[in-house]
Amino acid sequence: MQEPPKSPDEAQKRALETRLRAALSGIIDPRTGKDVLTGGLVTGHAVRMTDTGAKATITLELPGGPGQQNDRLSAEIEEVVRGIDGIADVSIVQTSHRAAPKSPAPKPAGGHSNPLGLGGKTAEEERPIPGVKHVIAIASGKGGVGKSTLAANLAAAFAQAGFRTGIVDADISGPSLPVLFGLKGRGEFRDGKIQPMEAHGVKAMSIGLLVSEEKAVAWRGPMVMGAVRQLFTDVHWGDLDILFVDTPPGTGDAHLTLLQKIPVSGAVIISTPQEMALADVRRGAALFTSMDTPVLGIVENMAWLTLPDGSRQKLFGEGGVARTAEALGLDMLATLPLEPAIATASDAGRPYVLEAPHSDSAGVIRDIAVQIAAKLALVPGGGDA
Ligand SMILES: Nc1ncnc2c1ncn2[C@@H]1O[C@H](COP(=O)(O)OP(=O)(O)OP(=O)(O)O)[C@@H](O)[C@H]1O
Repeated sequence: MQEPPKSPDEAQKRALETRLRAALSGIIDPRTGKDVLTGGLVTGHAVRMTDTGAKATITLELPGGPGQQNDRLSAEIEEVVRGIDGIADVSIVQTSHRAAPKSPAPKPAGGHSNPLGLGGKTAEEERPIPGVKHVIAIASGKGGVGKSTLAANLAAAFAQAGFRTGIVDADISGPSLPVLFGLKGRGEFRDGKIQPMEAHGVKAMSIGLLVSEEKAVAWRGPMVMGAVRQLFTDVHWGDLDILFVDTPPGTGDAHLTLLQKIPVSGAVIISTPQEMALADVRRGAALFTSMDTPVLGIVENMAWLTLPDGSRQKLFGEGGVARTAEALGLDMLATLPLEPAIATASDAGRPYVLEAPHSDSAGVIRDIAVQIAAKLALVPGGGDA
């Protein structure tokens, strides 16, 4: 059962969320005859109370990407939400890259707020992660562009530099931290809390260590949101300077939960230079901006492959990430090459910054870490600059 609201703002927010859901469930996708909530086109929805009024953010996953029918539906959703009494502003964020769930979601065993079946408190009961100074989301619009690799390497670089560091793998549909960090076994539960594992001086927890992939893949909406929240609130993180979050690709429920329930200090977006990936960078940046989360910068990955003769082959085009960063007014933090040794180190459970600390790429990753620490005014050893 839901707890009583703690303030008039909270009560108004809940009332608006109920109105928002009701409005969305009245919008029918003519292709399926289902409403946009039941049909899964709306992958996330949230209401935030701001100084200028209530703001609704809706994430949509429209089949087949841009097209007349999708544009019409998106415009209709925006218009309907804009018309809700009490909503002052609306942001619509579209994505088209999330894989469809393989089977219908099972009924949650312990209620949506506790899909991991833990005894911990709910997020609303207290500050979500006491002791953690900064949560940094590593995000990408498109899958397979190196988000998890960057998150793991940045975490290792921060720990190596003397920061108390953690990493959460919140990619419900394809957790990769267990492999990247060489984590074995399952999460250990003590007093209703999960103990994080530790590797390379980093506290680590992955949804992949708590539930089977088949189970997690079948989850939708509220189950995903509950599980993501629990990775923060029900894990015994202790005192940390920085906690990296490897987010799922795209812009869906997991991102909205993260941004709504957890105090995220900033996001780093990673992309390859491909046009397709860049379109998703713009959507990702739009989502973070709409939720008032600063984007600390963009990292370009797999920019070139060094050939045996020393020349550089630009596999996915050139300059696109820098142009996108400039157009969005965001900092370009670094460019990394496609380097087979990075993949080999990852597969062996060793972040490349530790495996080949003197390589150019390790230097580039450490430099990204320095830039992030500077932006957060963090200094090693628990102090602030
Ligand atoms: N700079 C790089 N050079 C070589 N291989 C890389 C590089 N960056 C990432 N890879 C490899 O590319 C693959 C995808 O990387 P990764 O899993 O980090 O991407 P992702 O964006 O997190 O993907 P997902 O969407 O599945 O979460 C992995 O096999 C990884 O080892």
